[in-house]
Amino acid sequence: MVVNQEKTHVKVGVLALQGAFIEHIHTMSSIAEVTEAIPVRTKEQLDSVDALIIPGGESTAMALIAERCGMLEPLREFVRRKPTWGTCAGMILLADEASKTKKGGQQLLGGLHISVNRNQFGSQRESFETNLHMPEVLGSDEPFHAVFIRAPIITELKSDDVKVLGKLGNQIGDNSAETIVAVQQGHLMATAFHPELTRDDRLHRYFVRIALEHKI
Ligand SMILES: NC(=O)CC[C@H](N)C(=O)O
Repeated sequence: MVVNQEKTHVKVGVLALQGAFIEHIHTMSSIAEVTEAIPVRTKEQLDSVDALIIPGGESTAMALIAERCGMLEPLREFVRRKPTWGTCAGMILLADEASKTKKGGQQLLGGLHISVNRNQFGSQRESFETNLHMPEVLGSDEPFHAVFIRAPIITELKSDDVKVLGKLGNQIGDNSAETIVAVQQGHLMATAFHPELTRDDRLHRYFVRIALEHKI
C-alpha cells in the first residue's frame, strides 16, 4: 500500500478512551482537508492517523484507562512527533506539569512545555461561557464563543517555543498568573475550553492547518 505523503489532506484521530470525543469527530469530518476522522482506542488506530485530538473529560480517568490498555507509551511517542491538540482534560494530559494531582501524581503525556492548574475556576464558576478575541488564529476580529467546563488554565510557559493564542479578558480564580487559555508549541496546540461544543469550526480548521504543516 502506498502511504499518502501529500500535505494536502490529513487523517485525524480523536482519543476515545473517555470524554467528549464524538463532537470532535463530527466537526472534523466536515472539513474538506480531512480525509477521515476516527475514534482512537488502540495503538493500531493511533499509528494510522496523521494528527490527534485529546478531548475534554476527566484527565485522571483518561490517564488511568490509557495506562491500563497499554496506550500511555504509544501516546507519549505520538505527541513528541505528530500534531496533537488537547482540549481541557486533553490540555492537562499534554502539559509537562499539572497542579492538584492526587498524591503519587497523575500520569501525564507531557511534551507541551507549560504548567497547568486543574479546576481553576472553583465551584461557583465551574462552567461559564465567554467570548475570546484571537484574531491571529481566527483571521478576523469576530470573537470565538468559548465554553469552559471545570476548566484548567495555563499558569506558566516553560519555554520560549510556547506561543499564547488566547487569554481571558479578566483575571478569574485564585491564581495570580495571567489567565492564558490557548497555546501552541510547533505541532502541539492546547485549549482550556471546549471548541467542539459550539458550531464555530474555526479552531478545528486552525488545527488542521497545523496538522498539514507538520505532517510526517
Ligand atoms: N471539561 C474538562 O475536560 C474538565 C477537566 C477536568 N476538570 C480534569 O481535571 O481533568
